[in-house]
Amino acid sequence: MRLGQLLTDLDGAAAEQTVTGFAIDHRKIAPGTVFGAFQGAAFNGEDFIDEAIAAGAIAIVARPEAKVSGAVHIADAVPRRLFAQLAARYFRPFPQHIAAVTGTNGKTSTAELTRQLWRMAGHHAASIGTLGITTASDQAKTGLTTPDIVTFLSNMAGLSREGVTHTIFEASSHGLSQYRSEGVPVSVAAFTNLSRDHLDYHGTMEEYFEAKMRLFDEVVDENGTAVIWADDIWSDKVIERVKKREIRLITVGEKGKGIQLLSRQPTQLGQTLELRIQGDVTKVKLPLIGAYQAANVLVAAGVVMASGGDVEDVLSHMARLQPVRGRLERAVITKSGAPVYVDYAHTPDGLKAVIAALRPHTKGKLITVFGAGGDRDKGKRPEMGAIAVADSDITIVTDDNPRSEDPGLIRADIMAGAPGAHDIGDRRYAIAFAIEHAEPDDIVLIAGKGHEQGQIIMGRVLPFDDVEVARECAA
Ligand SMILES: CC(=O)N[C@H]1[C@@H](OP(=O)(O)OP(=O)(O)OC[C@H]2O[C@@H](n3ccc(=O)[nH]c3=O)[C@H](O)[C@@H]2O)O[C@H](CO)[C@@H](O)[C@@H]1O[C@H](C)C(=O)N[C@@H](C)C(=O)N[C@H](CCC(=O)O)C(=O)O
Ligand SMILES: Nc1ncnc2c1ncn2[C@@H]1O[C@H](COP(=O)(O)OP(=O)(O)OP(=O)(O)O)[C@@H](O)[C@H]1O
Ligand SMILES: N[C@H](CCC[C@H](N)C(=O)O)C(=O)O
Ligand SMILES: [Mg+2]
Repeated sequence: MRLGQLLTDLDGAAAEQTVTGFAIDHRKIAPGTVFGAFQGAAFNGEDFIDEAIAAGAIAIVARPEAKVSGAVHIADAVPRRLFAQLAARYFRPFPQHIAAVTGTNGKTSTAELTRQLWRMAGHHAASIGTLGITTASDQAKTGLTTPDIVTFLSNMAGLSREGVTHTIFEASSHGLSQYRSEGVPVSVAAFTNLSRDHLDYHGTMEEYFEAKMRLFDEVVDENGTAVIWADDIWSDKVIERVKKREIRLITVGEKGKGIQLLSRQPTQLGQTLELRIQGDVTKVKLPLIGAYQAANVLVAAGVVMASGGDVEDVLSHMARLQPVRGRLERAVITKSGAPVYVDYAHTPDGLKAVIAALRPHTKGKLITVFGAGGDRDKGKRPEMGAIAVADSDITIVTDDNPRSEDPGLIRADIMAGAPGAHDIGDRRYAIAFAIEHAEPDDIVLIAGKGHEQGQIIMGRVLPFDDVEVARECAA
């Protein structure tokens, strides 16, 4: 592709240059690259423009006030957005059906469940999110929930070349506010819920909400569909926004009009859902426990229906869904007979929801092990502590990715809201303690890390897998 094909108002020799790629990191530039120089949280990308040009960048997408000499300056007040639009023209084609899911909790689960439902319907499907880039045969890590724009677009195009026709991605609030997932045609946008998280980055709940709303205001296509979980306290506000944009709307949940949840009956290994869809009432036996897993399944079903899925098929496929890695995953049963669950709950709302999901299955005591990440929202710590001690019988506060912070101080922030909890920093000892104290009718919950494979301490990642450690401690 010539630069003149990307920028139609360009002429002369500059227009004839061949574009060989796009980069947002100056260390990834080869001759012919278009470089996006953005102001970030840690660096100002504009500081690397000269080095980028020296390395062969032929055009720089940056603010009008940035200094560019020796390459074409593609100026825009919102350079991340323009960069995404240009890069999308370079990387396409993309899968025909692209959906996005946002919300504080449930994005990964909903994305995975959607991928499974599409696959059961015979489609070549993929998901992009916290677990990485997942297809039926492969999983590749990206390190972020919403990868950077170049990784995002190049992988979308790569999936399309592999024959993937249906893709769902997780739109995190960071990703949305940094235009990390733009440029692809998004035909379905879904919302799960909103509760406290990432206030270190967004400041207030209102700003956090606004960041998420970009998905519905700008990212989803004009003739696309919004699938909204109707029972969250923020749902009505989201629905209002969707109506203003006049895109198609499917609501799901007890208040849902597209898929209405009439009742939910827990069974030993799952739950029976009674649903009303298009006027018909049906029962579905779901092989997953907990109200929130049912919620995520219904949002996933809404996404599949919005992308043309057959209702009867969706309903029958629901009964064959597999659990999502690290989400209410049963790791082991202790020698005394107590099941040990690993879950990725890392927000106050998530912790409350996972304990509520396990409570109906607990005849004895519920023992909760959890912590909170360093260099992330501090306000959630005492809130999580308070929920854990109020809703479980034994609480153990431990470390979860302290990053650059003093782990003892993070635990002290949690303990301030958790009187009576045990404070055991070493996560392995904390898990061992919980398993040792579990009696036959008890349940152990290890929350916060889910699928994660490491403990991040001062820039180093020490191997750590909650499921594996639980199995070792129970052996
Ligand atoms: C706060 C945040 O979101 N940071 C992400 C963001 O950084 P940024 O745009 O602020 O970039 P920066 O590091 O300040 O650098 C500015 C620019 O200079 C460039 N640069 C920088 C250094 C250099 O030597 N050369 C160079 O060209 C950078 O590529 C960047 O374009 O963009 C970077 C590149 O895409 C990400 O690596 C980085 O993720 C950091 C590591 C991170 O921890 N992010 C977390 C908080 C995150 O994004 N989480 C969300 C939400 C998770 C959830 O679902 O709850 C996620 O989507 O994963
Ligand atoms: N619909 C829901 N409502 C409340 N809590 C939920 C819901 N779905 C999941 N959770 C809780 O949140 C945890 C994380 O779920 P999941 O990974 O699906 O969310 P996520 O939005 O992708 O999270 P992240 O923002 O870290 O990517 C689960 O392990 C569970 O404890
Ligand atoms: N165990 C994790 C969960 C974090 C979830 C992640 N999505 C984020 O907040 O960035 C931690 O706090 O490190
Ligand atoms: Mg996720």
